[in-house]
Amino acid sequence: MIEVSDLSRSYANSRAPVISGLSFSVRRGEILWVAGPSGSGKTTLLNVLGLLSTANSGEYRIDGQEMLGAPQQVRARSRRDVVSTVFQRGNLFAHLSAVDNVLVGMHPKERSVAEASLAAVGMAGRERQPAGLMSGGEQGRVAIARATARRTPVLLADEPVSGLDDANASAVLQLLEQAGASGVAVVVVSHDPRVGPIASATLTLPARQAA
Ligand SMILES: Nc1ncnc2c1ncn2[C@@H]1O[C@H](COP(=O)(O)OP(=O)(O)OP(=O)(O)O)[C@@H](O)[C@H]1O
Repeated sequence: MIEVSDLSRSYANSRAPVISGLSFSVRRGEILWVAGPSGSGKTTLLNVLGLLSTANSGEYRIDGQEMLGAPQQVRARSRRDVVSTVFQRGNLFAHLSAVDNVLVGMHPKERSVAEASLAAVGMAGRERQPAGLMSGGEQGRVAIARATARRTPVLLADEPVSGLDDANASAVLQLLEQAGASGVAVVVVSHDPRVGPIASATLTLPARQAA
């Protein structure tokens, strides 16, 4: 589903690339754990995979289609239909209800889809509660419901268990595992070793050399 070949990304203010010569692939049903120390480029890679930024060189194909040089409208369509991201710390709107958070970026008519997605993460009955009044683990579940509601074939997660206790982390990891089992290609970026047991493969980014 995802094929990355010789990918490099540098920022304008630094000569040394943040990620350099990366190659890997993730099939449907697989969970790739991207590990590495702080500053090694995990979020940078996730932003490229999520089509939020691009790379300087290399190839990135989703389902056979090259993305790096693709026209803006192709990237925008894939961002909407193909790739979903669970952002670090959930990125929920605190004042919006759980269901309205899930509906961000969806058609309001899809409310029943959003509710089903919340039920699937164990949040049935909590749809109307503002996200800001939920625990970290509950917010993590709503974030996963939001990312999985559109049923995209690629799911990316940025530090989904950071700051969660073991019980909540294991609930969130189980949901990611279920997404994988349903045939989604999952990439989890995390420095947290608790991700290890659900991963089908691990990519460890090297510590960055001083620029
Ligand atoms: N927009 C940017 N402009 C310039 N440099 C950036 C930008 N974003 C990240 N960097 C630099 O790229 C390097 C990698 O950052 P990145 O956030 O990808 O690492 P990370 O592995 O996700 O780190 P952490 O685990 O601490 O979140 C860092 O040195 C950072 O300062």
